Amino acid sequence: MKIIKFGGTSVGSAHAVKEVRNIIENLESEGEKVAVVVSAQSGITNKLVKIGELAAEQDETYSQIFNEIEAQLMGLITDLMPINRQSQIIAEVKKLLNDLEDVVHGVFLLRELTPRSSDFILSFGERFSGRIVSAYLAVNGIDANYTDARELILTDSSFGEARVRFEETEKRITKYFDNHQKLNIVTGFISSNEKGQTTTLGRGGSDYTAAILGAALDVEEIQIWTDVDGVMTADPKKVKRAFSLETITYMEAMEMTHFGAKVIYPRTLQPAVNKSIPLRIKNTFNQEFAGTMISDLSSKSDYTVKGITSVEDVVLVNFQGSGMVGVPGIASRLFGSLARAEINVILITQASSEHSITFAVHPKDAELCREIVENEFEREIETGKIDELDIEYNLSILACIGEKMRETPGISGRLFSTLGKNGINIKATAQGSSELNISVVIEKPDLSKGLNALHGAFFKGEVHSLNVFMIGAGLIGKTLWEQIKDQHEYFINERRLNIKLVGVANSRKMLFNKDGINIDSWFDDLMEHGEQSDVHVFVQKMKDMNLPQSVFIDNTANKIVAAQYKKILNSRISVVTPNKLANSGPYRYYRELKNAELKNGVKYLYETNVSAGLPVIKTIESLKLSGDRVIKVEGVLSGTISYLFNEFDGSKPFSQLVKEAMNKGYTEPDPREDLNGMDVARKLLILARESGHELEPEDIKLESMLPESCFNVNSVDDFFVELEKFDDEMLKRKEKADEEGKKLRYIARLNNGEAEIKLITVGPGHPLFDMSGSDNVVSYTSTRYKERPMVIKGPGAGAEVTAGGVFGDLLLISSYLE
Ligand SMILES: NC(=O)c1ccc[n+]([C@@H]2O[C@H](COP(=O)([O-])OP(=O)(O)OC[C@H]3O[C@@H](n4cnc5c(N)ncnc54)[C@H](O)[C@@H]3O)[C@@H](O)[C@H]2O)c1
Ligand SMILES: N[C@@H](CCO)C(=O)O
Ligand code: NA
Repeated sequence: MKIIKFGGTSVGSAHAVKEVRNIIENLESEGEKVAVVVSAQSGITNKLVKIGELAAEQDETYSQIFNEIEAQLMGLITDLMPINRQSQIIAEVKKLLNDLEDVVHGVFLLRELTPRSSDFILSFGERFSGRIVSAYLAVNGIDANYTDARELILTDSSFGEARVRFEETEKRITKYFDNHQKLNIVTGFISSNEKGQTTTLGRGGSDYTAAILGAALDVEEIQIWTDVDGVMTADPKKVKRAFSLETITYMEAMEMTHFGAKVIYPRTLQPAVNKSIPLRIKNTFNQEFAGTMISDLSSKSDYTVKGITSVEDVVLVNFQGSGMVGVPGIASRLFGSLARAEINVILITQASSEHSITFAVHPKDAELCREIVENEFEREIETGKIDELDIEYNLSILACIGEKMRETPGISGRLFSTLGKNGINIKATAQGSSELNISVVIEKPDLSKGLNALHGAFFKGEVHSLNVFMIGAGLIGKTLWEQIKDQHEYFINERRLNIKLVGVANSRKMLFNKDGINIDSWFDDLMEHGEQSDVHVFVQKMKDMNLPQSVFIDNTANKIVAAQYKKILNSRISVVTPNKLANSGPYRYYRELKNAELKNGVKYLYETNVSAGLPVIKTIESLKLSGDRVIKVEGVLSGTISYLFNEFDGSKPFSQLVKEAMNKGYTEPDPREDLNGMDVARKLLILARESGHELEPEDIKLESMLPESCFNVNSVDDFFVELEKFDDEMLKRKEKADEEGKKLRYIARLNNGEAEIKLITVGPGHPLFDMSGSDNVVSYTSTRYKERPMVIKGPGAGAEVTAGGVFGDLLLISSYLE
């Protein structure tokens, strides 16, 4: 036999009641014997509560609510039953309504609502429901027997939340079911005391009824039919990726419900737990869903952490003082006084130094708590042995729940590192010795971020998101998203990673969407729907959105954007950038960014600052880490200038090649930055700093390839006018080099901390002689690579190789955050 219990929404509409019938019919057709427990129609119990309260205040508006109940029930009956079959059930319900009206009228006259009359008033909800469901089943060929649970469940007289007298109750139930072999439709929630007066079972009472019946009849399963897909890994309103669990143990279910998952009430499980009867949570409105099975078995293949739950509002109370160390009885006095004041303590921790006890309570109890404790320890506070209470507000609790955590090492490590990498500060932690629950107290604004980050960390099979913010939507920005788009499906399927664009800006517009901007149409969406762009607003918005696994990409060549990195890193958001300006300004800012990276546990990656995607920065990093030291750096660091000399054969003027380089996407947004040597100077400065030299921009000795006149102009167009005047001179230089069998190279060199950039000629056999396209060459001489340097060579500019490098940095961050 199975007990099937239907909640308020499952009997709340004609559509729902029809589903109930299908469910019963399906089970019976499979040969199952069932008994049904019903709750009151959704909304009815609240209205009954209201009626009682109003009547007790002699407020006549109670009759309006009475009429609403009548209308709701009559509406349900007419929707449900054929006209010619309605009269009997309408008569039954009207009779109940009359009885209800009599009691309420009594309350009105007496101006008093006793717990006993309150229970009696509430009992009508389940009685209406049981009558209507039985009548509907009867007209649809299911011969059902309406059972008033007051005949079965016997309690004491604690009205409102009566205690069950189990022995007598069980006898009653077994006897009743022996004598009533038909399908029994039992009213949930209600019971009676030894005088036959109506009592109720408290919150979650109908589940309790089901569990009591199940235990007495020793059924094989109890099904709780509700309107959600069972027990989920987290609250789906807070964690989009939450999903339904197939199985969960009783202990886990109790712990989860304790922390706010409202599918079931822990107390109600007890009779089922005692007899090891499995419970299954099913969805009336999604019958395909197999349900969450709650039992004492946890399957081998199951998750270690079953759920991530939270308590949204708590305050943390810190009770401390030098006078408590080694003094017994302090904790007992503290918690004793709180218990007497009925203050519920949600979490407690005490460090082994015994210098302080920290505990969490509900914010509504904070002030009372202060009063009680300061009163209890008045003497100790006066003499300075105990400090005044320190209460911290606006906090939340995050908890990971799972029985298997006990046997699995590293769970708390992952919990703490996940929160740490997402910049979430932990105020207090508590782990029950059962190791069923690890709880941490964090600041409330971080709650959603923390829930999502932990969910991603513990449910690995689930797709997790990398939330990308990007300023700069030009050549590199667009190419990057073309590349991400091409790999998107692969990442989702193979790496369970969803790279989302959650904020984007160019110099005109900016657009945000925490669920992700469409990656096919993001640029058009930005231009069509974006608001006016503002770098400072953008940075603040990123901070306010406070998303887990966030990365900021700067694809501009802009100084103001570069100046924001420190603030961004301090907001615990990682930064990826091809923009060189932050690392090539004052040394102090470069250092500050490195410090901010370390301090905040985030990443600051800029491989594409030098030689686009070529691994020149990574290489210095790994040489240093392994104990090597870079002594000398030499190379060609400008893709643009490299292209100019590689392509310059005299057939086209030099200035025309500069335009070609621009069109090929090799130059800076302003090509003068390449030709005046500044771009190379910045790169050399960055390589010098990475190798350990504290150089400033003015320490770079820069020999320009072109005369000053080219740069004393106001626009790129004027620059080209001046540049053309220099075409002949460039040709002459080239021909002279040709005569000597040599090639022109604009080289950058760092030697013994001295940095210089100049135009030279090199002959065959020189490492910089053989080059083509936008090639860069970087050679490192180090204590280990002393005889022959390590050389890195390849395309050092261009949209694909640069965007690819940015993408690579982004993925490094993603695996770091995992
Ligand atoms: N092209 C390459 O081969 C290469 C190689 C390595 C590094 N880089 C670097 O990549 C970066 C981007 O280069 P690009 O070729 O894509 O440039 P681009 O001119 O095509 O794009 C720049 C983008 O930045 C935006 N922008 C500029 N100032 C802004 C501001 N204040 N606020 C918001 N948006 C702003 C522009 O609107 C544009 O969308 C530069 O820093 C460049 O040095 C480029
Ligand atoms: N404009 C740069 C792009 C790479 O930073 C170059 O030509 O090398
Ligand atoms: Na690089």
